[in-house]
Amino acid sequence: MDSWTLRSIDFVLADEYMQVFERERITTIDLLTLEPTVISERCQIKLEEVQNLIEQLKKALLPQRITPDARETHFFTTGDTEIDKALHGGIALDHITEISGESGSGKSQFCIQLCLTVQLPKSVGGLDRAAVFISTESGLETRRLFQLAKFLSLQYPNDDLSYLSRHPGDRVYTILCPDLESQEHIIEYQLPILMQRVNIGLIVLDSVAANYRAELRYSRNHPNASSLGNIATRGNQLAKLASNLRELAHKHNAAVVIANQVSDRVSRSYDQIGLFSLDYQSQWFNGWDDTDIDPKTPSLGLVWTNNVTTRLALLKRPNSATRKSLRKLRIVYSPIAPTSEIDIAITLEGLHTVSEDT
Ligand SMILES: Nc1ncnc2c1ncn2[C@@H]1O[C@H](COP(=O)(O)OP(=O)(O)OP(=O)(O)O)[C@@H](O)[C@H]1O
Repeated sequence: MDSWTLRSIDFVLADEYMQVFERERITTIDLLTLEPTVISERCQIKLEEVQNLIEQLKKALLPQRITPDARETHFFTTGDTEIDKALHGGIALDHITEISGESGSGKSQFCIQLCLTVQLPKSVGGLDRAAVFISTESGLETRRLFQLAKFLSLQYPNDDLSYLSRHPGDRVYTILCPDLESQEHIIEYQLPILMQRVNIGLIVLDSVAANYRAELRYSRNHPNASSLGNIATRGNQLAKLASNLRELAHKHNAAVVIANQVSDRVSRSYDQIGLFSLDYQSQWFNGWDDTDIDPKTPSLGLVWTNNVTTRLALLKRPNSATRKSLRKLRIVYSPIAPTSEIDIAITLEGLHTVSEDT
């Protein structure tokens, strides 16, 4: 019996079985692939016991599947009832929620607002927990944090939220990651320690694409080797980043909200690219389709898309030259909320819904 495999999955095998399996050279793979009757005969162990053991081993080896279930998911408010309703309750805990949108669409504004709403008391939909704001470009806009806190506390006149308007930053931990190396180190080693010590309900990463874009550039000298190698390296790094964040979110029942930049989407005729091409199919998970006037595509591609639980898109409204604050918030995909679109605005008071005819 290869005890190394068992140790690595934390499976304790009784000594009497271990000795027999070692003597008969039965490995973990044998247990999983041979007929139980063969093992029973060879080791002189009752068939029932062998079957029982195989079942336990399979259970220990199979990855635990975490399927989001709306009934078991907990949320905290975004600060706007209509947005909460569209999201089936607000920002989901134990999920990775991505907010994609072009520059100036309001991703950071949304993230700052969530750093405050997570601190609200449970009676008004908050979690009464802290937030960590990891930025890869400019740091957290503290002036805006104070401004939004003031308006947020006025929204709940029956609750005494004066502490929030006076000290909104006390429970927001800010970390700046200017390059990929520091980002990986912080998320893998420092963030888990912080989360053990402080009751963090929200991890914000603003924005995810910046460091990957800067780090893995296309090389003119070796275009093919470099670009293929880069794609593979980036895929691995993104999967690792998402896995680390997912693990933290699950362990601490916290929400992860990630801002993602977008690039222009080149529209091509579907007669040429075909209905089964990624270009065509990606309309359903990117957030922009060809009916949009200025279609975009979120950065970091399919590997990243597969790691995001809920994708939201913030769209600047093309006809809003007079009202620059107007946006559309699109729920692109989510396991718990249907696809939808709501009219919102970003004003001095923050991000909130507006009526359609505004
Ligand atoms: N104090 C404020 N009052 C009203 N609107 C504001 C205020 N501060 C920011 N905004 C709005 O938010 C927009 C900027 O949003 P934000 O910085 O979140 O964009 P972003 O999507 O994060 O962009 P980038 O990708 O460049 O970081 C501004 O264009 C403005 O419309």
